[in-house]
Amino acid sequence: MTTPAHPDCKALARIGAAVRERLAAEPGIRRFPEERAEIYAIDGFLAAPTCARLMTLIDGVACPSSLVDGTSWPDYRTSYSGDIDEADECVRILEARLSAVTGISPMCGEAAQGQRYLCGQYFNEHCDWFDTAAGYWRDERRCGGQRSWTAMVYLNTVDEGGMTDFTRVALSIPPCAGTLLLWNNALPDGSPNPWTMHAARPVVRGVKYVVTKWFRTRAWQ
Ligand SMILES: O=C(O)CCC(=O)C(=O)O
Ligand SMILES: [Fe+2]
Repeated sequence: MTTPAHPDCKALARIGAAVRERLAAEPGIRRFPEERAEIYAIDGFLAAPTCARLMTLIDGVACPSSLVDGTSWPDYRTSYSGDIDEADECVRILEARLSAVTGISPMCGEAAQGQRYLCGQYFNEHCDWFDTAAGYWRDERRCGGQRSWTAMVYLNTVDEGGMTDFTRVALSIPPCAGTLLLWNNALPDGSPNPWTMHAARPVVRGVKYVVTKWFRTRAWQ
């Protein structure tokens, strides 16, 4: 039996098509003018009090961020992050709204991860999909499989710096309080989309808070 080149790619193609169709009908959504990657934003997705509450939750759990492959490569991702309390009312509202917008079952979402960047902190260029040739894939495959869409909300506006740069397509997005950024990590055929490589640029002035939800192909457990 041969192993497929991209595990989960058929399911990811289906998910991509379903979410694409749903977003096309979403009022107030904008797609960035880039054919090679499906990247969208909704401004004012979260109101100021919800953002404030989420930032407080992040301050309560933030520890030095790790990398998905478990390596400690200390200069690669210098922010602080942590999973925020899923029982909190604001987190529940966030998760329900993300699933309503994308149509992806809340069961497929990983725990919402809060992230805080102080002045000078950043996250170097990376992709959000899993390397299915890496050792960690064995576990990730069992607990939901490949990541499909990423949803990230900026909780505050940064005085200077802290942009999310899609490095291969020269798209630079400044953090703006309450804005949801949403992108498909896969191409329409379900294989990883290299044009979604991205980085969080260093904060130059101020602090940056985001909350991220990565959706999996199947239920996350
Ligand atoms: O903070 C950002 O702008 C991007 C964060 C990110 O890419 C991640 O956490 O995977
Ligand atoms: Fe990322």
